[in-house]
Amino acid sequence: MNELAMLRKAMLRERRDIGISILCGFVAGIAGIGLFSASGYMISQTVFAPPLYTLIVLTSFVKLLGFLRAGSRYGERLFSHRATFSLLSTMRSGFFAKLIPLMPGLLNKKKSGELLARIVGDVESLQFYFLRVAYPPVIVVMVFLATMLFTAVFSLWIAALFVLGMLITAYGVPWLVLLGQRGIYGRVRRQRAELSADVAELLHGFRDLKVYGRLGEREEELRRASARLSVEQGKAAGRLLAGQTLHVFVTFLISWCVLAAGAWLVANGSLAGVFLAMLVMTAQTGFEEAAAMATLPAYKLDSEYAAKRLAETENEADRLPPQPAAELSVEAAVSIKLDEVSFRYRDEWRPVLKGLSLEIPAGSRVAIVGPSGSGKTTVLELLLKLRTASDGRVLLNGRSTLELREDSIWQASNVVLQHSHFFRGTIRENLLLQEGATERLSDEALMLALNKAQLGQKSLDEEVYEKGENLSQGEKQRLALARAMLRSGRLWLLDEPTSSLDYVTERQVLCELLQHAAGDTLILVCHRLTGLEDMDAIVVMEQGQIVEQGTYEELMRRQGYFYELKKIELQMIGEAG
Ligand SMILES: Nc1ncnc2c1ncn2[C@@H]1O[C@H](COP(=O)(O)OP(=O)(O)OP(=O)(O)O)[C@@H](O)[C@H]1O
Repeated sequence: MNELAMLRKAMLRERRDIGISILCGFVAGIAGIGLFSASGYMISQTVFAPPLYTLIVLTSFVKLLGFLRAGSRYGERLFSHRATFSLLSTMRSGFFAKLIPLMPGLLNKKKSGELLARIVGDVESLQFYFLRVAYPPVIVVMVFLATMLFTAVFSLWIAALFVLGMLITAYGVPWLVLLGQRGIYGRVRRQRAELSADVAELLHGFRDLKVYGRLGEREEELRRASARLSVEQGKAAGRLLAGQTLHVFVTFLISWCVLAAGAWLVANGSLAGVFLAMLVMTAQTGFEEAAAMATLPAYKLDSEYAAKRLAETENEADRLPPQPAAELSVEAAVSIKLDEVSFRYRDEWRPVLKGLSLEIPAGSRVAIVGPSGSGKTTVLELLLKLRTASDGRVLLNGRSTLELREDSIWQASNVVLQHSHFFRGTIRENLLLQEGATERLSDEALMLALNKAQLGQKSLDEEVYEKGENLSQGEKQRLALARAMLRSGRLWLLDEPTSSLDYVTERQVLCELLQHAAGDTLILVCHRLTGLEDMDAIVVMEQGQIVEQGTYEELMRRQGYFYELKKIELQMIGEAG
């Protein structure tokens, strides 16, 4: 199965540990069988009152086998688990590395909780591929061949019984388990993903659900999803148990057959009676070694299913084209040109941007305004190469973004998106998010940025909760602006960075920001029209198109769309006043 190729490749890398664990497993298996067989032989020998030294040798041999079995079993567990954990870590980091560049496309389609369940649950399931699928048959075959050769020395009939027993335990029992198992693991996995998605959604939307009185209903849904999962998990565990029970039954049946056949062979003189107990013990312990075969198909199905879903997750994401070599310079301000750009979201019929053309010279400050949903954020996403235009060209410093490495664009940009993320930690840690910032930025520099963002009252050691829960919306926006001001890019892309601030603070922050970004190219997406007199140009968008552009004075003089918007805003401020 192709999906398991990554796992097999990782297993090759762990071949040393895998080799040692197979060797230890074989020695432990043989030592176990030897231990019980020698005990059986010793008990039979005592009937004939052998010389004391024979008993001493036999007891010492049994003890030695006991030590050997314990030691090699320890070695087997140690090396096989070490290999498994290395495999798991290789798989997890390999999967993450593949997933991270595909994340924006993927999060559009998957609920984050479901994605988390896949990443944790499915990758974890793959650890069983080595421990319970790939590894046991090797040990079982090796131990079985050795045991069969050993018994063949005493009786071909008994060796034939061993072959029959092995065929039943290696094929018959697993096949029966598999019959009942089909579908159960898929359902367990699906229901676990559903439950995780519901839990994540409940946690994210806890407050809204509470306020809208829907919390109880959601909790009830969660309880039902959890109960459904428990039922399926119970069924899966029951099947595994049934398989193991069946295996034990077959083991006893074969041992009884060996006893019966051995007794008959002893009666007709083809086998010395002293070996009978030994052969029965060999059968008993030999088949115990094959117990892992009963659960193998279930784990195999599970691993294959997990690998398939992981591969699907990767395939479902938008594939990114290979990265070009050209880089956007961080040294100089950036010029921007949108040339007849159209954009449509995947699976949407309606274009969000329609033949948009816009030129922004290096070092100028431009505001993009317009009603909600007119495509302002989409323009910023195209400039950041987070999305690719369906038609037309997006040029930075005269080069198409398609020819530029995306990480060089991000490096050269100081970005504040509508919803910035804050990590649990301190204000300092959240400011020092960028690479190499800890070495480059002193506490004084951080405080200066906080002051410019009108957050001077905050201390750098102040705690920030997960997602900035203990910060107001306005504080979050100012912290995001301070974080952007600590970067050294020459292109500023700001998406409504001050929408939650009061007019006075907004004015102060924007004033500081424009001073800080003097000489850089700056694009400010905003709804409020105050303070736009300082901008070099204002672009007015509506329904994915530019309906007006010019300086503040030009647009006011023209008395067009912007003028009407401004009039409405002034009226509203007046009324509010
Ligand atoms: N991931 C998406 N998939 C499909 N459609 C989307 C997606 N994101 C945005 N849209 C649609 O694209 C259009 C433009 O969205 P965009 O966020 O660019 O508007 P905007 O002008 O920035 O709005 P606002 O001022 O409310 O932030 C909207 O109609 C929106 O519904």
